Amino acid sequence: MADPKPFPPLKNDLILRAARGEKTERAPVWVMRQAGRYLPEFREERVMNDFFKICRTPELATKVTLQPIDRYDGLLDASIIFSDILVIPQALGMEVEMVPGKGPHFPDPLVKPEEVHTKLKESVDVNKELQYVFDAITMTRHALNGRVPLIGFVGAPWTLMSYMIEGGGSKTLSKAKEWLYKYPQESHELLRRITDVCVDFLVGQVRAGAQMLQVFESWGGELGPHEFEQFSLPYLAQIATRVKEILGRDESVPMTVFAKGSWYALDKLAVIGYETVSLDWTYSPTAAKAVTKGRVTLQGNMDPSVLLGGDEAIVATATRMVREFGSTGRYIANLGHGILPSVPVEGMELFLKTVHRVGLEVAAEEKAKEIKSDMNILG
Ligand SMILES: Cc1c2[nH]c(c1CCC(=O)O)Cc1[nH]c(c(CCC(=O)O)c1C)Cc1[nH]c(c(CCC(=O)O)c1C)Cc1[nH]c(c(C)c1CCC(=O)O)C2
Repeated sequence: MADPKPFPPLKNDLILRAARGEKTERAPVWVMRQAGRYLPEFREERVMNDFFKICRTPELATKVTLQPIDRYDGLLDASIIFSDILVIPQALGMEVEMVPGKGPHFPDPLVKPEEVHTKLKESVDVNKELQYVFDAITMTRHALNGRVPLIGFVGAPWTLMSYMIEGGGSKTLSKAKEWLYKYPQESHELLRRITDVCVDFLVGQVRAGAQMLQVFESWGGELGPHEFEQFSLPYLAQIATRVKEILGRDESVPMTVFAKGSWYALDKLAVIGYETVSLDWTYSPTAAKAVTKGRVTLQGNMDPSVLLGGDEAIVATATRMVREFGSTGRYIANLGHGILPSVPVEGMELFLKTVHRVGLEVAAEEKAKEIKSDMNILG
């Protein structure tokens, strides 16, 4: 059960308005993986606690979610719940460890197609398996005290399937791809099962207090256009449609899809039910705007490595990004992928401050232009 106490009123709704296509007084900004290893206060917490213990303990997840919000006070326009995309494979019955310095490891990954039936639970009760995430969301929403909206998330089916078969990170995803070609039927069965959990999990996150949702197809770009249309896009579409159907108009929240590397699919990603499409740094903002034609809000897309490149590079690149996207509507500033653990905290701060400054400048210029054209019409 969600906490029955009403949530504090929201003081900054910039990101929700930008996602809905309304004009904003500046471009909102947040950063993927903003709570995590580049923050000394997070590293301190990790010395004491295992990664998944933090995820499973609402007090700790709340504390870590708030770390970047407190450190960059007033500079971030959204928070994202501290968790991981791999909590879904865990809910399906798989063991996942987070190995420090290495990343996720599945001691017993899916090897044979029949293991979809033998190794995974037939159905998952998210209220039982993932209640700890819902509790963390409710607690965090209260602790945020309305400062910024709280984003919930899931990993997309293809990305999760890849982890479940590869057993961890992989350069080629050759085992997961072998499944797609050799066992297409079982692959679809697996993708369907994951999709069902994604839908229930996202609905539960909204009911627990999430005010926006993001779906991470981090390994989308490993597929070619044909395979993406078969094995990723239909499930991404189903997730948006089904989540909104269940929540209905009154309860629905804006949804973002991030299919990293799937530039060839941008036109399609703009019409499958998401308000926002998140872009990696290989897109030019101008080209992305030309393809999406204002049908969705765009989010992104600075290369995270720029934050390692020193002050001059950060200011120049962030300025160019905000100017090219334009900032008074349909734009949410972010990086093109998660922030890297080696980023200095000052680099992140300079990025956020630059986005604020340039966002306000662009908004003022656009306003002045509007007034001028109104006067021309009148005059
Ligand atoms: C692919 C993926 C994963 N997890 C996630 C993705 C999709 C986004 C992306 O593509 O970057 C999503 C994720 N993971 C984490 C969050 C928390 C919230 C936030 O963004 O601030 C989110 C949104 C925490 C985390 N997830 C992880 C950490 C570091 C773990 C540690 O402390 O050892 C954190 C803070 C571990 C993790 N989790 C995963 C990997 C590959 C790794 C290891 C490498 C890495 O750290 O980037 C899987």
